[in-house]
Amino acid sequence: MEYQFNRIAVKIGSNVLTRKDGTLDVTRMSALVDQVAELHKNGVEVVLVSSGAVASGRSELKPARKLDSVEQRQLFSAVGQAKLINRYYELFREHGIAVGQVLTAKESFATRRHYLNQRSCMRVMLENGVIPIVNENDTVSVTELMFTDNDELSGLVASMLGVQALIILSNIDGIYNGSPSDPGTEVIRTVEHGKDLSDYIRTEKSGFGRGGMLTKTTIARKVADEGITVIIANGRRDNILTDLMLRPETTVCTRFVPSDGGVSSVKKWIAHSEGFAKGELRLNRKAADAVRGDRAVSILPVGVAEVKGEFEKDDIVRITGEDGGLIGVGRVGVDSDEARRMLGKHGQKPLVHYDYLYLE
Ligand SMILES: Nc1ncnc2c1ncn2[C@@H]1O[C@H](COP(=O)(O)OP(=O)(O)O)[C@@H](O)[C@H]1O
Ligand SMILES: N[C@@H](CCC(=O)OP(=O)(O)O)C(=O)O
Repeated sequence: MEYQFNRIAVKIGSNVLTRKDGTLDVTRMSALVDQVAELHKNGVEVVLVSSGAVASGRSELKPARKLDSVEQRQLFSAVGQAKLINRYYELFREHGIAVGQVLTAKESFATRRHYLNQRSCMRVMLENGVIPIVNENDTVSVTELMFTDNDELSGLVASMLGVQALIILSNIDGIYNGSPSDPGTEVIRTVEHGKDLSDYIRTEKSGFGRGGMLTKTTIARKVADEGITVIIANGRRDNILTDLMLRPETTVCTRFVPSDGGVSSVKKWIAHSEGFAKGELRLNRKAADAVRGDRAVSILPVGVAEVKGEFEKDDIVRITGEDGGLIGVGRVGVDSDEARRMLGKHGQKPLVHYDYLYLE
C-alpha cells in the first residue's frame, strides 16, 4: 500500500472519544486503534496524542461535595487517564502492538535539556516499535502553566519528532468558511501560507473540548511553517485515518500546506517556547523593521530600546516592537544585567543571534 507519509502524529480530541453523555466511546476508540494498527503494520511510525482523560473520569464518579475546577480536573483525570490508557493497551494488544504512556507537562519542555529529554523518551519508544500515547498530566498541571489544550501539545510533539504530518482529529470535518451549522458554509480544503482565517473562526468550542478551533488554527499554521503538513479532520468518520493516508484528494478535511524551508531543531524548540519567556527585548523602530525584513538579522544591542524583566543567559525572551506587539521569541546570549549595560551601544555582540531567533 502506498501511504503518503511514513511518520505521523495523530491528535485525538476529547470530543472524538466522548459520547454525548460524557462516557468513553469505546467503539470509536477501537475503530481508530484498528486504523493506527494497520498503518503501524505497514511501516508508518505513529505517535498518538490522546485527550479524553477528564471526560472519561467524569462519567465514573459522583463527587461527595462541590469541587472547584482544579479539583475536578485533578480527580477526573487521575481516574480517567487510568481508564483511557488501559483501554488503549488492551485494544492495541489485540493487534500485538505495544503502547506506552507519556504523561507530560508544559514545564517538561521549558529548557533545552528538558526538551531533549522528552524527545529521547519518545524516540526510543518509536525505535522499539512502541506507540507513544501522549497526554498532559492534568493531575499536577498548574492552571497558569498548562498547555492551552492538547492541540498545542500535539504541535510541540509533531515538531519535536520531525513527523511529516500532524493529523488533528476533532468532531468536525475541518475549518468551515463560516458558522459550521449555517447552510451554505463549507470546509476550507487547503490553507496556503499566510492565509488569514480569523473571520471564520468562532471562539465557541465543542462540548468536552478545551481550546476550540482558534488554537487548532494557530498551532496548525506554526507547525506548517516548520515544514510539516497539518490536517484537521473528523475523527468520528469511519476509516478517516486510512482515507487521509491513501485517498487524500477525495477525503474531506482542511489541509495546511507546509512551507518548504527547513527549520533547525533549536529554532523549532524556540518556536514553541513563548510560554516560557522570562523577559522581553523591546526593539526600536529601525531594528524592528530590519528584523521583519527579508534578510536574516540578529538582535543587536544598538537596536534595543528597553530590556524588561530578569533573565539568565540562554533563557527564552520575547522580542517586541515599539508598540509592544510580539515580533518573535529568541534565546538570549547574555543575562538581563549585562543586556541592560549593552543597551543602545554599537559594536557589541548580538543579544539574540539569528540562529536562535524565531519570528512570529
Ligand atoms: N470556522 C469553524 N469551523 C469549524 N469549527 C469551528 C469553527 N469555528 C469554531 N468551531 C468549533 O470548534 C470545535 C472544535 O474544537 P474543540 O472543541 O477544541 O474540539 P476538540 O476537543 O476535538 O479539540 C468545533 O466543534 C466547532 O464548534
Ligand atoms: N488532558 C485533557 C485534554 C483536554 C484537551 O485539551 O482536550 P482537547 O479539546 O481535545 O484538545 C484530557 O485528557 O482530558
